Amino acid sequence: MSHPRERLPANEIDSVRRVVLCYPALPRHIEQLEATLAELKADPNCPLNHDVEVVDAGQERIDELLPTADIFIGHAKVPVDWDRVLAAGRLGWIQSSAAGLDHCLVPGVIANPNIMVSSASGLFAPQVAEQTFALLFGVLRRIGLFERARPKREFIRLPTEDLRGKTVGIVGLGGNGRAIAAKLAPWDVRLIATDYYPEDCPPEVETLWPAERVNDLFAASDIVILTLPLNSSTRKWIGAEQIAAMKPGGYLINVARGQVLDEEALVDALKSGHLAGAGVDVTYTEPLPENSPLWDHPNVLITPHVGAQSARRVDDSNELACVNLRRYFHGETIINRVDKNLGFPHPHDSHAAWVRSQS
Ligand SMILES: NC(=O)C1=CN([C@@H]2O[C@H](COP(=O)(O)OP(=O)(O)OC[C@H]3O[C@@H](n4cnc5c(N)ncnc54)[C@H](O)[C@@H]3O)[C@@H](O)[C@H]2O)C=CC1
Ligand SMILES: O=C(O)C(=O)COP(=O)(O)O
Repeated sequence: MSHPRERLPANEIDSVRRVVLCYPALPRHIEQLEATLAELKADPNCPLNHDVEVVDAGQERIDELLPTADIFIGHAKVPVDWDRVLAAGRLGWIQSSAAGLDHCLVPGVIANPNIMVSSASGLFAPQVAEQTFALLFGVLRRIGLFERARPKREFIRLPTEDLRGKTVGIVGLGGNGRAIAAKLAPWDVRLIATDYYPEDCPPEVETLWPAERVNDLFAASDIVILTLPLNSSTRKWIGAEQIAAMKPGGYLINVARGQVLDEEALVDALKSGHLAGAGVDVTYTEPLPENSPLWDHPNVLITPHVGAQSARRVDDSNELACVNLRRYFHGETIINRVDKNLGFPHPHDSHAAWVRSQS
């Protein structure tokens, strides 16, 4: 895929003085970033020949430090005054430590041709796949119901659902969707999927449709797993129409973003019994409000947006940042560079494609 700025102009390199990061970095992560920048400065083949400082803002100092950043690495979980950041005129690159870019792809960032954005797409696919399995098996085998009976010491026996033989539809066959499909395949399921780029169908997936065939996917699926990005076209994109198209007794798992789903439609379908259960790692509002009916449904499992969490999370994010810093200063295409209007990378630029190219 061609990008408007494949090579970084020399004057732009001259102006890069400060990297600001905001994930829970340990001293060794800062040292790794500093060592990468020092190595680039010492490399005669790299046009960087001055010091670049690394400043850890945590979440607490984002507001103060982001306007001073030339490069921002992280996932801002506090509201950012983007007008102030843009007015400062320094920021040239956001390396998100999240796959989802809803935290930074505000209209001003999208419209600004001087700001490049790259994501952590696919970087957390192994753990997101495991989280999906936890939710999926949890709702099929009624773990929530049995857990609710525990305080009363109740011994409930009832038939639970099998995964085998089911048709599983995956909405969004990117890094996470593909990892989930690969791990689901041996469980004797039929896999179908939709994607914005439906060209490259992996062998374990029977059919990969373009994104607009989402209703066909719901109609053909016993279980639907949401792994698509949140952007202006996908906000509340999945709702009553799609859920109604499912066979009665279906299941929905959301490990993407709560706001891709019309949560009221989900609640209605659970209340009416049209859906037999749901597993959500993400909700429309986070934390999920105390009065949400989702809390009380006997076959809804809720986890608090922990899909990406794993012991390796920060190491992996930092490693990607270092690889991309090398590519940035050498003028090479950045891994997971996104089309800002879409909010996700082209498959050719994806982390998964880079991993494949390394093996
Ligand atoms: N629960 C959690 O903790 C996590 C949630 N996420 C969410 O999951 C999303 C996907 O993550 P990755 O797979 O790593 O990103 P990715 O960028 O590798 O994959 C997204 C895929 O969705 C496709 N897509 C875009 N619009 C679509 C549409 N309307 N219908 C169907 N497919 C569409 C894209 O072509 C791409 O293949 C992220 O955007 C993020 O919001 C990601 C990581 C952790
Ligand atoms: O990578 C993503 O999109 C995630 O949702 C991960 O979120 P987190 O940075 O763990 O809050």
